[in-house]
Amino acid sequence: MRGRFITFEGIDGAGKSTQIDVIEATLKARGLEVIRTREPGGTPLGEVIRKELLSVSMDPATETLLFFASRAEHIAQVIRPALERGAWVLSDRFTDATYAYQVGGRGFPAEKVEELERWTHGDLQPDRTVLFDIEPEVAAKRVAQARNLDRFEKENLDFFTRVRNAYLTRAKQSPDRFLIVNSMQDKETVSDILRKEFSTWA
Ligand SMILES: Nc1ncnc2c1ncn2[C@@H]1O[C@H](COP(=O)(O)OP(=O)(O)OP(=O)(O)O)[C@@H](O)[C@H]1O
Ligand SMILES: Cc1cn([C@H]2C[C@H](O)[C@@H](COP(=O)(O)O)O2)c(=O)[nH]c1=O
Repeated sequence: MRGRFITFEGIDGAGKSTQIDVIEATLKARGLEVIRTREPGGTPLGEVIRKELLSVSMDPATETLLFFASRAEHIAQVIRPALERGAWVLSDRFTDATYAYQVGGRGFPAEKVEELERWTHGDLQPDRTVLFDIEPEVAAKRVAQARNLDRFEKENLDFFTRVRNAYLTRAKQSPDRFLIVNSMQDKETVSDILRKEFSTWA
């Protein structure tokens, strides 16, 4: 039986990595094979592309193409083979991030992203997407306390407000796929919601 493809989205500092740990443990406790991966990255070539994307300033078209180059490799080398052998794939970000950051944040044309999506995905779409929703001011404080900022994390609050709104619009367009979690609640409250959801979701 084909595995399940679950993606995790939200603005920087929303708390995805913290909660993916919880979901991974919940699914493994069900006896499932779980693969944890991320975008950009997830393959040796994707990790090389990630390093450049997070540090080098570039044209929005170049940026979008590099995210899709990393994604094409990720789909071919990791996601499809894992799903075909029945594993569950947890990806920290996927194509919704391109709609949120490049289209919403940078103003890159949505039609061009749709074309790249058709080309690289084929029929592949996430089965479930958890959107960690948070006010940009709160997320920025969390990130600033936790680490040195990368190129995206240095963007201003207006940028992150556009990204957040673009995510919420995507979620409204696919309400069956998205689970929106209020990520301004404390960690344990968010973890409890997700444990409950993923202890039975199939
Ligand atoms: N619910 C929460 N309440 C308070 N702090 C939190 C919460 N969730 C996560 N944090 C803290 O906020 C910081 C960012 O969390 P995390 O790295 O999980 O976010 P992220 O969404 O994966 O970020 P990025 O997308 O930038 O990698 C960490 O220091 C984490 O401990
Ligand atoms: C997949 C994807 C990612 N981004 C941005 C979002 C984040 O700022 C970084 C990745 O860093 P993280 O700490 O692993 O979240 O990349 C993007 O702009 N577009 C995308 O498609």
